Amino acid sequence: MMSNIAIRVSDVSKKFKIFEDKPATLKDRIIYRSKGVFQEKWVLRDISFDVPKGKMIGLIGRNGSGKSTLLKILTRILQPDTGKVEIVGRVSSLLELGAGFHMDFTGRENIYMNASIFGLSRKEIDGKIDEIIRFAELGPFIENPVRTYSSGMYMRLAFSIAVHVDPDILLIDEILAVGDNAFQKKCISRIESFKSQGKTIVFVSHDNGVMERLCDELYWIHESRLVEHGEPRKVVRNYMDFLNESEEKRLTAESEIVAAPEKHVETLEVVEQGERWGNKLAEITNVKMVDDAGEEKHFFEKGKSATILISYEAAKLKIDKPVFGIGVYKMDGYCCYGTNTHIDGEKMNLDDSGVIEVSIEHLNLVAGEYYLDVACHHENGTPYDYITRALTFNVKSYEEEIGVAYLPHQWIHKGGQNEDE
Ligand SMILES: Nc1ncnc2c1ncn2[C@@H]1O[C@H](COP(=O)(O)OP(=O)(O)OP(=O)(O)O)[C@@H](O)[C@H]1O
Repeated sequence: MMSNIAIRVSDVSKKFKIFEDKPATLKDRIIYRSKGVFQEKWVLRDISFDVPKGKMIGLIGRNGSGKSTLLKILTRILQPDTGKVEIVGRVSSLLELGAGFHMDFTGRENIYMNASIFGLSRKEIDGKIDEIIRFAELGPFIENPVRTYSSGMYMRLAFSIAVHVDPDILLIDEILAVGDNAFQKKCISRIESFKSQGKTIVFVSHDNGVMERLCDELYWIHESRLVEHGEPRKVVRNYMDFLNESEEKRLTAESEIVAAPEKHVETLEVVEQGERWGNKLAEITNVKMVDDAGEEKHFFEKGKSATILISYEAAKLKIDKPVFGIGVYKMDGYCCYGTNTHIDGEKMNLDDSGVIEVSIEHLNLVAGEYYLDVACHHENGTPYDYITRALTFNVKSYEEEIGVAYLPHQWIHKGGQNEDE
């Protein structure tokens, strides 16, 4: 292996045996006893790559794509079925939460045990233990058995040990899923300082923003194979586009409008049917969202245009003062925006059937999943037809803003002004 390479993965494949359900009856047990009923599932196929010394690479991919299995192969917890892994340097890893801890030992005892596995002598650990405890922010709890720790405390101790054993190579799996924000920031800044010391890092995280910012190169694993690698921004974009496309297909399949209440019954009684209610004098027959090309979509880019199309049928002679409304909600039910034709000063005259268009020039919502309520009702509020969660849509954005709405803005720095002038 060339001297500038820290990790070489050559044609690695790994399969697991998936055992079918245990027999439920004695008869099943006798029949299945000697058969060992299982299927083989390939979790990694033909994976090859080199990690140069001093580089940080990231593994991205959907749940179950094989990232953790690859990290376990790098740490030698698992052996590949084919191919090989070569590593130059001392490896420290942070994989499953607390793997390697002894539950009945105190935090302090676990530090000695764990750090010695990484090859540190007792004297070396004596010299580092105060700093390990300080970094883990465990205070007096360090004298308690780790089985009493919260997952955050556990994680802090594991991370602190992993970064204090002076490894050449650090393998980290999804540390950002546990622990509070402050500790996550501390972990990230520690990883950054590791990087600047020329250490080699392999990192797995579902936080694409962090991956993009920290890693020199990203590897995207999909269904056990390496499908793309390269410059982080490019790989993250392609991965996100892929996820959005898959989600678009899922949402399209789910977007059948809820069954309409029975049509034009001669009554003004409001009938409630699950997520839909109204007196049926006007009926919403279809709801969809289209992009600026008129194509039906469930994914929209932040700030781009979107149009909501509400098709209706109405017993127009019986309809009085109709109002159409929309409400956009976050998936947790938080209302982001709602309006109707009455609020907007639009007077509606319905036909027997027609389509109402709500044209939104800039869909200024931050990235996330939203649902849409649509309604047709009398100006006094009596519902003709109200459908909650008529459809679900996503807003995608390559930026990492938080909150609900995008407020168009710019930053201006007016520095260098002398108060004496
Ligand atoms: N010991 C095992 N026995 C059988 N199947 C396993 C075993 N370990 C993992 N798997 C399966 O292998 C596949 C890959 O799992 P892996 O944990 O590597 O994925 P991942 O990309 O890390 O997912 P996540 O992002 O959810 O952590 C999954 O389908 C998982 O169920």
